[in-house]
Amino acid sequence: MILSLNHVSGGYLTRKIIRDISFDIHTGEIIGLVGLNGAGKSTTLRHIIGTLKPMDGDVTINKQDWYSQRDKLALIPDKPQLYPNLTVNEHFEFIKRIYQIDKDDYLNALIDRYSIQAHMNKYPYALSKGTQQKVSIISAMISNPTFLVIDEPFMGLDPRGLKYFMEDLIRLKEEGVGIILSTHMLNIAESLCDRVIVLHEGNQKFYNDVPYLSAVHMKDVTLEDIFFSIIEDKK
Ligand SMILES: Nc1ncnc2c1ncn2[C@@H]1O[C@H](COP(=O)(O)OP(=O)(O)OP(=O)(O)O)[C@@H](O)[C@H]1O
Repeated sequence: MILSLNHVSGGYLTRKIIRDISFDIHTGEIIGLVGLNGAGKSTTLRHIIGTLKPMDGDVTINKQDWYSQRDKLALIPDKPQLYPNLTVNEHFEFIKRIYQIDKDDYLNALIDRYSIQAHMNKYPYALSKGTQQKVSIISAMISNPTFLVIDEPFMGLDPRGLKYFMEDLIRLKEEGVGIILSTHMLNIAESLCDRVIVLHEGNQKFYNDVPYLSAVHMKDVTLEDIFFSIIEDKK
C-alpha cells in the first residue's frame, strides 16, 4: 500500500504554511521528516491524519480518498492526548473496543516492555510526561495500523524506553507498517529512516534515500551536513 501526498499545500484558516509537498510512504518503510522549529512538520502530519484539509492537492491511500481509508492510520502525537477521565487500564480497554481488537497477549507484552504495570490504575494527570508518552505509543501499536504517523516521539522517553521504542519501530516496519516520523534528532533519523524529507519554511527541500546517499553517492556526507547546507543556503 502507498500513502501519497500529492502537491499538498495547506495551513490554518487562510494562512498557508506548507507548499506543494509531494512524497509517498510505502508500507514497510520509515520516512523521516526533519526541519527547524516552525518549518511545518506537525502541519504536514496533520494533513496526513486528516485534522487539516489541504488547500491544494490531496492525500490518498492506494490512490483512494483519505477519508475512506482513515481507519488504516494511527497517530502518536507530540503531546500525548489521553482521555482525562479514564485510567490507563480503561484507556487500553477503550482503544481495544473501538478498534475491535483482541490482542491481550500483545498488549500485556507492551505493558511489561515499557514498564507501566504500576501505573495501570492511575489517571493521566498522575502520570509523568514520559509515561503518558508510553501509553500513547502502546495505544497506537495495539490499534494495528497500516500507517503510523509519529510527531516528535523521542523527547520524553527515558533511555530504556527510547531503545525499546526504536526497536519496536524497526519491528513494525519489518511487519509491513509504513511509518512517518517527525524529529529533531538527525542522528536517529539517519540511522532509522529509509528516506528523509527536509522541510524548510514550509517547502520540501530534500527527499531521498539516506543509506543510499551516504553509502554510494555522497560518501562521508551526513544528514546533518545536508540539513545545514539546506538551511544555510536559504539564509
Ligand atoms: N493551530 C495553529 N494555528 C495557527 N497557526 C499554527 C497552528 N499550529 C502551528 N501553526 C503555525 O504553523 C507554522 C508551522 O508550525 P508547525 O507546528 O507545523 O512546525 P514544526 O516544524 O512542527 O515546528 P516544531 O519543530 O517547533 O514542532 C508555525 O508558524 C506555527 O506558528
